[in-house]
Amino acid sequence: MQNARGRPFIKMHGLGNDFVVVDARREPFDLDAGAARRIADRREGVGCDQVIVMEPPRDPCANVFMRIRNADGSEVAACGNATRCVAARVMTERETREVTVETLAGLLHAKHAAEGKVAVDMGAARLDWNEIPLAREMDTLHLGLEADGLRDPVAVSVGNPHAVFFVDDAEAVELERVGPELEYDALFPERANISAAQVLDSTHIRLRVWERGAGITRACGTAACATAVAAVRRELTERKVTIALDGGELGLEWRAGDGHVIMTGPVAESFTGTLNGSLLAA
Ligand SMILES: N[C@H](CCC[C@H](N)C(=O)O)C(=O)O
Repeated sequence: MQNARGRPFIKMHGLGNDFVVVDARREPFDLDAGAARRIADRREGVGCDQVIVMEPPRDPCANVFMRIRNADGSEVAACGNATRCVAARVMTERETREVTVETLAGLLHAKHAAEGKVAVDMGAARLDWNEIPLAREMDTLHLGLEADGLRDPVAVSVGNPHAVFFVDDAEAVELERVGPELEYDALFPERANISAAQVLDSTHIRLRVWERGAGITRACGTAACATAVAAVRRELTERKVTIALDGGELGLEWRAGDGHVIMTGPVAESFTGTLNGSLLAA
C-alpha cells in the first residue's frame, strides 16, 4: 500500500550515474515498472538512471536488500554505483567500516576506502555463455557480433549482462545510435549493457557506456567491472586498472585466485525530496 502522502527519497549518484533511493526498511514500498518509469522521467518525474529501494535483508548475513529498476522500469540484479551509495548510507547509520548488501545477484561486501571512497566486492565475474546469458553456446572472449564499426566484443556478467567492444577512439563511437541496436540484439535474451572501451595503457582505460534500460549514463559500475575483466582476458591490461568514465574515475581489480571484481569509487548525496502520489500510482 503506497503512502498517499508520498514517500521520502534521497537523490544520490556515483560519478553522475544517478539514483532515486527510497528506504523501505520500515515501511514497504511496492515499486512497479510504471512507477519506476514515472520517477525516473527527467521531464515529468524526479529524473534518474535507476530507482533503488532499500529493503530488509532476506539473508541473515546481509544488512540490507537493494532492489534495482532501470529508467525503463526493468528490474535488474546488479548496479555497481548504486551499491556503493547504499553501502555508504548503511555504514554511516551503523557506524561500521563494512557492510553486506544483498541483491538478486547475491551478497556484495562493501567497505570504506581511502579518500571517502567505497570499495565493493562485486563477486566473481561470470564468463560462460549461459551465465551472461547468450542465446546460444559461444566463446565469450570473441562474440562475432558487429554493428556500425564496433566488432568482436567480449561478454562478461557481474550479475548483469555486458558486451565490451575495444575501440581505438571511444569518443568517436556513436553510442546513441549503435547502443540500442546492440542492447536488443537477439544474441542477448536478457538484453545487454554495451561498452566502448579504449585502452590507454596497461593500467588505464577510457570507457563510455550505453546501459540496458537506461541509455548513455555518465558512469556504469558494472560496465567498468566487465571492462576490467575483458581487458585482462584479452591481455590488454594488468589486473588493476583505473577506468575513466564520463563522470570520473573508478578503480578496478579483477582479483587473481577467486576471480572476484573489486570496484572502488566515490559516493555523493544530491538532495532529498518526496515522491508525490501521482508518481506512485498510475
Ligand atoms: N543498466 C544496468 C543496471 C545498472 C548498472 C549501472 N548503473 C551500474 O552502476 O552498474 C543493467 O540493466 O544491467
